[in-house]
Amino acid sequence: RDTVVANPAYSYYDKEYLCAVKIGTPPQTLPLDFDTGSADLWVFSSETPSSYVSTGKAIYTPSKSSTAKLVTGSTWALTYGDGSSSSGDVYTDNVTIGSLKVAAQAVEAAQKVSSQFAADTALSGLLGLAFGTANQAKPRVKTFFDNIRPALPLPIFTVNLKKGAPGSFNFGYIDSTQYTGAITYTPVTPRYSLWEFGVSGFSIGQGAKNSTIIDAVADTGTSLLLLPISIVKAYYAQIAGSSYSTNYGAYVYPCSITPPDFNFYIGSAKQTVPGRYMNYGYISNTQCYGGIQSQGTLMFSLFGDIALKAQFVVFDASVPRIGWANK
Ligand SMILES: CNCc1nccn1C
Repeated sequence: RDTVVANPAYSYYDKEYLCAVKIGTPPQTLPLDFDTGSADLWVFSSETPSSYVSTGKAIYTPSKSSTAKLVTGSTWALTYGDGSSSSGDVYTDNVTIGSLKVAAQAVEAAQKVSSQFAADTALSGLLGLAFGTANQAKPRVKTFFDNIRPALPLPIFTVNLKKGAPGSFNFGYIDSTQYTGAITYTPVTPRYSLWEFGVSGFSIGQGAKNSTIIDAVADTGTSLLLLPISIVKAYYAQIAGSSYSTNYGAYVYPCSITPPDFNFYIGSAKQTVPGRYMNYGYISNTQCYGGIQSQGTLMFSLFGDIALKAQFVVFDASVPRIGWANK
């Protein structure tokens, strides 16, 4: 069991959360975006064209690791929901998170990255925590969690992200000091190999509960809370002066206003995302980018960091199930 600090990158608005991961011998430390919405551990590397590697970015150089082994013939290619992408070849090497070490973990080295990743000066790659069946390497490889799971006291990890401050990913145990009240569990349906669960309803601010089922995915690698357009419109209808900006393709609101809380229900348990968490950044002196946006044509809602940072979440592979607690 162990814990690892999750540092918010672009901390004003918590675009992503990065954790230090040690790869190779001697260890090369890279800040990776722990992503429950994907299942590949991929890194900027000595094989990534330097024009795509921002100054000072930590990369993985397999030739400097005495335990690195190329997996001959294996390749990988990823395209994420926002259109970003990366691809490359595969090594195995020692990977350590905190005190948890996997020898011969598959490390997917990037030979190509899209502009979004090249422009991200904070991260050196991703560590996927979705189910292994979502891995995109050919032949498929196991996630870090798949590999470490047998060594853990419990087949779980917990996520305690925070607004503008370091939080933590814990592996194998529940730290009861990280939440208040009860943890309410609900089953996960891994039909897309994702942490997909049902929300039994929602309410806005002090409003009444609307018992409409929301089909949701818990995704630490997505910054926002993406919901059905009908719910998004009902939410911004509560904020005077808010509007849909065609310029940004997003709902914006007057920064002078604190938006209403967004509450979602797990069974009958009310989980709250405080309105003060909804500011995803200033787009002018007066207008702010809303943390709640439309899921568009996605077949499920995405409970990204805007929602996750308000909660303590247990990702339990034993059933599988997911547990939520306020904090
Ligand atoms: C798939 N979950 C995270 C994500 N969405 C867009 C990009 N990334 C890394």
